[in-house]
Amino acid sequence: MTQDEMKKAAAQAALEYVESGMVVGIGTGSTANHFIDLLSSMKGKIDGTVASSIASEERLKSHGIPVMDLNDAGQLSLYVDGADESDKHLNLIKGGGGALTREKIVAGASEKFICIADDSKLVDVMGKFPLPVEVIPMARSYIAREIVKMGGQPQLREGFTTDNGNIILDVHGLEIFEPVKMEDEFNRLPGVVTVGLFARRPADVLILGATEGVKVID
Ligand SMILES: O=C(CO)[C@H](O)[C@H](O)COP(=O)(O)O
Repeated sequence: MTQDEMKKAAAQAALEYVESGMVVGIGTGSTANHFIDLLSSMKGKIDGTVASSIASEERLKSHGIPVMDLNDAGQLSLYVDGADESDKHLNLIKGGGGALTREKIVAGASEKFICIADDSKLVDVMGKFPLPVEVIPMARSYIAREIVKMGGQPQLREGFTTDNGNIILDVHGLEIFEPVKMEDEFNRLPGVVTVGLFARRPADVLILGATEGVKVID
């Protein structure tokens, strides 16, 4: 099985959590794209979706799947999204696709967060994947200096602007032993919009595609 086939298998397994009449929060990235493609077979049964990025919104619409504004949707039953890394407690690093802020908002507004990934994303200690931080452009240098003081090596994601008009600093060299504490430390810095650590709102269920089949951790 290729990595992409494992992602698709995880996305297929997540479909089982979708029930009639639900409004479903939709993540961003290649695994979430598989989920969107598979969800099109159920588009008549769900009440709609809320997208976490412009790219996902466009893909949903291309399938004729209705997309709603989060402000009109109220609390969502379900959020389905990928991740860049997960530990065994389902704390996540997200934002490889740069959609971390809207992803964190939609995850926060959802009762259940199903994370879908291939099994290479499950790690003992997070941080090998550079931690994305969305930053207001005028705060770039200040935040970069603060990150160095915290022991990280920030790198500007060149040529990339988020859907919210901000920049991303990818932070290398971290070993994340206390994810909640680190999420709070980043959130305290004025100019940080969102850090891609999902520890205050981890996933509720992790579905991993693997060569030996699909594994579910909850
Ligand atoms: O956080 C994300 C986007 O901001 C994605 O969920 C994450 O980057 C995983 O992507 P993929 O499913 O392509 O491996």
